[in-house]
Amino acid sequence: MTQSADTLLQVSDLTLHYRTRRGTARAVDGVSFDLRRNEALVVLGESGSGKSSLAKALMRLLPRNIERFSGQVMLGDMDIMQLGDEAFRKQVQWNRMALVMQAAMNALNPVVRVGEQVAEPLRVHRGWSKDRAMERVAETFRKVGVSTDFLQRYPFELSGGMRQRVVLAMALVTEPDVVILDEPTSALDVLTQASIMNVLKRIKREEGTSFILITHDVATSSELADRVALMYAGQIVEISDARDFFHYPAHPYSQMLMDSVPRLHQAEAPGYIPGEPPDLIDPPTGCRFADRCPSRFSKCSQDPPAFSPDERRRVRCWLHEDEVARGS
Ligand SMILES: Nc1ncnc2c1ncn2[C@@H]1O[C@H](COP(=O)(O)OP(=O)(O)OP(=O)(O)O)[C@@H](O)[C@H]1O
Repeated sequence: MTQSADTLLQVSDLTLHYRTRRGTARAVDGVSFDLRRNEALVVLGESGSGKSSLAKALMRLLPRNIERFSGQVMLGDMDIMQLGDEAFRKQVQWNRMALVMQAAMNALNPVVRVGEQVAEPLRVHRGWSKDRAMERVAETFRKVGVSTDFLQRYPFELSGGMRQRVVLAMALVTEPDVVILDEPTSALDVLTQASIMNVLKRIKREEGTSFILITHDVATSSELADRVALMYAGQIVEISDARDFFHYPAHPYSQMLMDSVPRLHQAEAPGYIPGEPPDLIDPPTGCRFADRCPSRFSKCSQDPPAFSPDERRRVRCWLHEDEVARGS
């Protein structure tokens, strides 16, 4: 993939394998993508496909049982994989890249006022005075739609939706280039989900922030996505412009996933994908989706590279090899 002027993040062959009692779990296995300025990239995938591990690898929030952690991650012109831990913490984590972890709103400290908690990255990582930090926090609260009256409240005094806005404020308060959101709305009711998605859309529009939104929910993803990367068994199997992905998915797995989404006014029952995703410990050689794929043929026993049928797509499927050869 070539780097264009508006590329903010370029990830190449990122790999994160865990050591487990049963063997090596290949949670992130050679993942490559780029993220442009002011873009929302949705990383879609079913449970266990490696989405959270990808977020943790990007943020270097790693557990102890790492077997392999490798690849290249260019943030602007800096390869952040080459930074030592201390330099990474100072220069990248929370400053240039921030993460809203899964279920973060339930992990707020119950005995510290929310304003103080949101100020923490500024106080700890930047050494800002309390007054200066609180001024920025108030400004960030306004951006995410939380009244500044709430600065002095404790988490238990806020609704779920407000707590989620607070954790969003915590990620945004340092004005990072990239915000990674891991299932930011899955614990919320649909109306609250919609209001959080509206906040994200506005911040993207007004602040120019780039987002990586991780979700298993196709409906949520279609709200914000400029592009979609679909993960399956630790790999990205398709990455496409959102409109193409939702209307003309290219990978057989993407097609089956889109067919499985229930639609209003649809006469026939939604499709389903038979079988189970493979075990990430010792996954099958060749295409990892082959066992469940109605279009599989002899070549699928070999690992497919990512083909680019056009400049807006990359598809890890042998069916697209000929399109590339024909230049279509
Ligand atoms: N610390 C760990 N040690 C060993 N295996 C792990 C560890 N963390 C995750 N895994 C395994 O890695 C695989 C990918 O997990 P991950 O949480 O990244 O997937 P996910 O797509 O985010 O799923 P979910 O949506 O359920 O969180 C799973 O098989 C999981 O069991």
